[in-house]
Amino acid sequence: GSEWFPKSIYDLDICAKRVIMYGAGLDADHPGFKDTEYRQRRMMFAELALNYKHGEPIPRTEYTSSERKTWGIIYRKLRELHKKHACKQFLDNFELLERHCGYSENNIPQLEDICKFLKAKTGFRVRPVAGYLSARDFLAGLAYRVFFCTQYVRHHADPFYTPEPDTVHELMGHMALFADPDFAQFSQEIGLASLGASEEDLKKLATLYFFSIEFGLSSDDAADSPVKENGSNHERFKVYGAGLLSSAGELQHAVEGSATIIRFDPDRVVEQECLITTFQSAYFYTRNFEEAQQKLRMFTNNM
Ligand SMILES: Cc1ccccc1-c1ccccc1CNc1cnc(-c2ccc(C[C@H](N)C(=O)O)cc2)cn1
Ligand SMILES: [Fe+3]
Repeated sequence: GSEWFPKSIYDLDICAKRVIMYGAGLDADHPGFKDTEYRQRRMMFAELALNYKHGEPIPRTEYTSSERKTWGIIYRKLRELHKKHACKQFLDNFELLERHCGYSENNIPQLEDICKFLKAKTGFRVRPVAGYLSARDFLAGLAYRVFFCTQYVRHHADPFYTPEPDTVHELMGHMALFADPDFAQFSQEIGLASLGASEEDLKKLATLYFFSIEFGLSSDDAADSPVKENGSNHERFKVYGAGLLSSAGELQHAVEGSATIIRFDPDRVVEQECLITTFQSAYFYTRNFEEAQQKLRMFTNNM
């Protein structure tokens, strides 16, 4: 249709202001709902994000001892699981983040430092966002190799799964792979295909994004161990999806349980419903990023 889309990277300032769910999870059943201190903290982060303009350094934030405690608990648990289940590109780049961007269990890294690191590696940038954007605005960022990142920390009530993205999800789940050239290319091509797309095509692209960048698995780099009959999935697949890599609960469900795992074929993926506040009912695996890239191009050429 005649949908507007950003014509330059500066236009992303417009997208970033169109937040559709401030406290996506801050409705009545959210643990942070009654915690006024937490709600004030969220408002402070929202303010920072809404005032940010492209080209400025990202304001550094001093996290509270409670936020750092939550981070440390999650960091220790996730790093254990990453070593067993994360794909090789993730592990290699995560080590670089620990070395160059201050990643450790005692420190919540700053978006500005990560932004400099990613720009040098793949030209990707991050910028703060106050909460959910529409799929259209969010994917438009990827077209310019820009990733919108939340800066607030999840409520300490449930560290191992939160229904809304938070900075633990962005930092522990997403950042490392944006340093990988093949993953960066795949991500940008989803974004480029979304510019000016019809609502119908946009929904398909958002679902492809969801079951790859958020919840994707890969098989090529899983040790070629013997495939056990209806054994758990963990020998056959590695994880690259950020929504799994940031949630100890869902990561174990996907690869240590008996979750349903289907081949990443775009025509099948776009039929799958995206579950926003619970574990997914199925996950998709690609052999590697090149294969996902090829299948995506075939799909978008015929959209
Ligand atoms: C439904 C929706 C609303 C607003 C913008 C886009 C969408 C939309 C449209 C089509 C497909 C998928 C979506 C939603 N996309 C997403 C993307 N990511 C998440 C999401 C990712 C990570 C986490 C945190 C994780 N569970 C953890 O505990 O670390 C929590 C939520 C949830 N939804
Ligand atoms: Fe995410």
